[in-house]
Amino acid sequence: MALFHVARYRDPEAADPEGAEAEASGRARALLERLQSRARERQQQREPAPAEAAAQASEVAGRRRRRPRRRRRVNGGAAGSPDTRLRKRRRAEGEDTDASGSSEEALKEHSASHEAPATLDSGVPEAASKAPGPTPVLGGFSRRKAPKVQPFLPAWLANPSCVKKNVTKDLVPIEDIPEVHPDLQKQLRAHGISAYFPVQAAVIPAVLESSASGFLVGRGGYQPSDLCVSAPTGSGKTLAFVIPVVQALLHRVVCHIRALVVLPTKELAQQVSRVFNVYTDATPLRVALVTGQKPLAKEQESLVQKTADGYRCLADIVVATPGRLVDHIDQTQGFSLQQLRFLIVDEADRMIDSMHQSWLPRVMAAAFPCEGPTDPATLLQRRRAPAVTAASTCCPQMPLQKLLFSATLTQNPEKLQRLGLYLPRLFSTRLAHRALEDDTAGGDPEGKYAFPSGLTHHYVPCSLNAKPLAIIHLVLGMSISRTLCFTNSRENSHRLFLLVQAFGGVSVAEFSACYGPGHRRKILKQFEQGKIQLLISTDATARGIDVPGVELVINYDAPQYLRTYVHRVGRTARAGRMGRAFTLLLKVQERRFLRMLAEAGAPELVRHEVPSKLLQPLVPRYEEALSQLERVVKEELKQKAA
Ligand SMILES: Nc1ncnc2c1ncn2[C@@H]1O[C@H](COP(=O)(O)OP(=O)(O)OP(=O)(O)O)[C@@H](O)[C@H]1O
Repeated sequence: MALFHVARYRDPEAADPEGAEAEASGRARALLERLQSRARERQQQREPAPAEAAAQASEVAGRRRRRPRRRRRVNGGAAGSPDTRLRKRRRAEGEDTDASGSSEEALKEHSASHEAPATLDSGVPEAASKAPGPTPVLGGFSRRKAPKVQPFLPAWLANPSCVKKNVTKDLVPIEDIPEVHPDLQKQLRAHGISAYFPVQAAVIPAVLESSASGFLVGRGGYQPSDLCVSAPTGSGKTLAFVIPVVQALLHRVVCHIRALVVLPTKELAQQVSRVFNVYTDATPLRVALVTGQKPLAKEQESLVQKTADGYRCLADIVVATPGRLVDHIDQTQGFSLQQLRFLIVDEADRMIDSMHQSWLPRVMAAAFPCEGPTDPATLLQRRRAPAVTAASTCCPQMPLQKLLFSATLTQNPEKLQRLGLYLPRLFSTRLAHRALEDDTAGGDPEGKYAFPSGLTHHYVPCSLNAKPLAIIHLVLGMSISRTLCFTNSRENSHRLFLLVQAFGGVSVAEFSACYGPGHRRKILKQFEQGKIQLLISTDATARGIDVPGVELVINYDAPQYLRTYVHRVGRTARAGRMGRAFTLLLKVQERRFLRMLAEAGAPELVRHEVPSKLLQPLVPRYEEALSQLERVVKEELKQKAA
């Protein structure tokens, strides 16, 4: 062992170790006392603590002071052992040499960085002996703002194509996009549209460009980029895909399913298929709705027809909900997606969340059934985005392009990855890279999601008991023709509906998944026609539903997530109109909810007090309604039990 002895520490006191040690430990003690008294002075100067706090601080300091001793014993063995003596000597030397310079600096560092003096008390001797630079001290975390972790986004997400978001100012006249077919332009004008909204002006040419060199073949024989579009609610995303898809398919010769639109709810699918019907009306193109609203056999009749030599396709465009779509892939003879050119995923973030239904792998498997080597005699290749080689470009490609749309498109690359996007391109109303820069600079970044500019946000602080009365007061007071009110559960919707109905004075209906599709369709129609003044709904109507006359949205139950808030309030202030959103907040919810919206960069919410003296006159009628509600609920429970 002696051979490998390395003298790491010089021992100048080797001649008289005992005397030197005593001297050094004396110096250390003196230094410790000096530093502690300085720290105490500083603490007193900064904040004269009350007696109780001082007692607590000294207790904590005592505990901390005791800790190193314990550690020493654990690590160092007996106090008088040679090891212990050596350690003491080393410490004494370090303190001695640092006493005049670096320990002072370390102390300054501490006070400059506002660290807790109690920590200083206990940590100084060791800290002072070590470094001339800033000393790491535990504690005081609450005072320092933790730096925000910024996600590292892939280039396509970090640098989106910017889309303007003001649908009243940034309009683009129809004639400014000559790529759109004259017949479609005529149809647009016939439906009162004289200019494109910004998202349409950006996305329509991009989709048309990818289908310009022949509607089946990607430019240069390559697969076109998949497109992701993130734009506020009511900004016209539906027409942004309807117009280019209809135009791309206009000159098809044989009927095959070439466009598939997948949406989360039946109502939404119905709404989108209506828009397709408008723009395919004067064309040979056919649209099929596949949502389960009709029996499977009826839907099959609209999709395929049996012929002498197989099956004939009857639809060019299929608008579907994922569950029913998979049913047809599994059960409908002749239902083929092999000619699919466009896969449109509306409300894409919600559809990504529903990927557990594995609808996308089923669609992709149906669209690309044979993945083996392609037959050179085949006219069109049908392969999943192969590596581009000279050979692969010889044969024209029949690509499948994915188009994703949402007002709250996720920025999470992992989630988007699940969609298997090919060279994706993002169109967004918010500049991701700028927002990140602003964020780090501590400025006012653009929000996580964009809201319609005509929307004002309010909140009503109220108690749990006063919530129904507050709703009645708001609805009666504002006398608005169409108000949409959201709750967090079917039961809440139902009870609130019964209560408001029993109170009277307003035509009210409820909308939830409890009812069949026929009843829900009827309710929505009556609401559109203005026959229903207040529609109480679960989140079943929160996404995508477009009822132009909705002026007011009330969140009876505050939404838990920002995304839910964005979609709920987005049922008003659509297409450049004005609208108001009110959220009833209990005291316990207020802070968290307001912080959630502020962190997301949402516009500031206006506080709207409902003084109890305004509610007082409603109380007698309200109490009557409550007892009526009680009777009805009991009756319903009895019926359920029977
Ligand atoms: N260029 C336009 N000019 C006038 N109105 C338009 C135009 N484009 C769309 N609209 C109307 O704007 C309304 C909202 O459009 P759409 O439903 O497509 O919005 P969205 O962006 O899909 O909203 P959400 O995110 O809530 O689904 C519709 O009533 C539609 O008819």
